[in-house]
Amino acid sequence: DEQGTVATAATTEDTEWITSISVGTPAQTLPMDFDTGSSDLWVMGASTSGTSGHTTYNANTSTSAEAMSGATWTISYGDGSSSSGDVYTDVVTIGNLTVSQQAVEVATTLSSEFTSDTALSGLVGLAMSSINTVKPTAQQTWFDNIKSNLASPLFTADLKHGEQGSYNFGYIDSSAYTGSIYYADLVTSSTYAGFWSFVSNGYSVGSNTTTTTGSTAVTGIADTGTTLLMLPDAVVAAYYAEVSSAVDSEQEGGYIFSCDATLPDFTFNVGEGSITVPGEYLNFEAISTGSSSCYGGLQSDSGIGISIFGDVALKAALVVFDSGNSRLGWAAK
Ligand SMILES: O[C@H]1CN[C@@H](c2nc(-c3ccc(C(F)(F)F)cc3)no2)C1
Repeated sequence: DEQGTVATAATTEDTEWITSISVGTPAQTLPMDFDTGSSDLWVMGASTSGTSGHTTYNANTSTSAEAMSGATWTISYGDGSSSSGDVYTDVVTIGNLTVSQQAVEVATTLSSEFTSDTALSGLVGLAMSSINTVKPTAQQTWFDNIKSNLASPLFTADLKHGEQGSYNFGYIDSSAYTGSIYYADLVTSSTYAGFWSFVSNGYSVGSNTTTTTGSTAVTGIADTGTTLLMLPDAVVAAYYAEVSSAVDSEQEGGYIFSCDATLPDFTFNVGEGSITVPGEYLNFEAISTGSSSCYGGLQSDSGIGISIFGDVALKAALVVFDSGNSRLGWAAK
């Protein structure tokens, strides 16, 4: 039974936690964005246009690379970015854990968001293999391939506010959290199948008593690749009702408020317990450099179709992605 830890470095504005992986023989080290909201492991190819300034993967110099003939992939993300290309299998090591024949999707087309983000070479998808985009045959995620070698078929994400976080595979680090881990079963209905999805049946703003959402319970996904916390309008309006300077700005595309506002904490229920996101995490950033108006870390999910517990919420907890028991665990830290 193996287990592994990989350190992940946070960008300055908590928008991405980049983690290096090794691909090929000899190893090619690539800085990657771990995304629990998608299921494709893809890398920028050495001969792909728009990759200047990026570290890229060259299948031709890897003695263990094998082309997967006829296989192609194409993916788009919540922010409208996209990539597509062809597929190889190669050795992929994350931490000290190696999958010998991992589907490595090589991008031959990249949208501008990716060509301009020179911090990363691709994504490691950690959602369910059922939503992998490779055709004609969907491929397994790295986690699904390594799972049987792990002491426990789970991984944890420990993202932090403005500092390095970590992903652990195969075990839960008992020193990484306080109190209990609260679990919620994965939601398997069609909209949510394929994601790390759960139901939260209540929330509270600041020290207010909990609003049990009852029939309007929030069903959302734990998505390390989404920066903000995206929840239903009613919840978001209730939160910003407690922030006197807050307005829902058409121009900025969401709630903004005075940067010197003291923001209330936001607490959401998980199973028998709850997680509190400190108010400080809910001030995302100034709407532009030097502005005294700041953009909220909590925004409406209208237009997305599902609620998303992104990094703003995830960094308030140790999150357990428990494949073996089809559940998601959240613990304070
Ligand atoms: O689709 C949902 C699945 N998880 C969310 C996600 N989004 C990205 C992403 C990363 C980097 C970039 C870029 F580098 F800026 F282009 C863009 C999007 N990674 O996970 C959204």
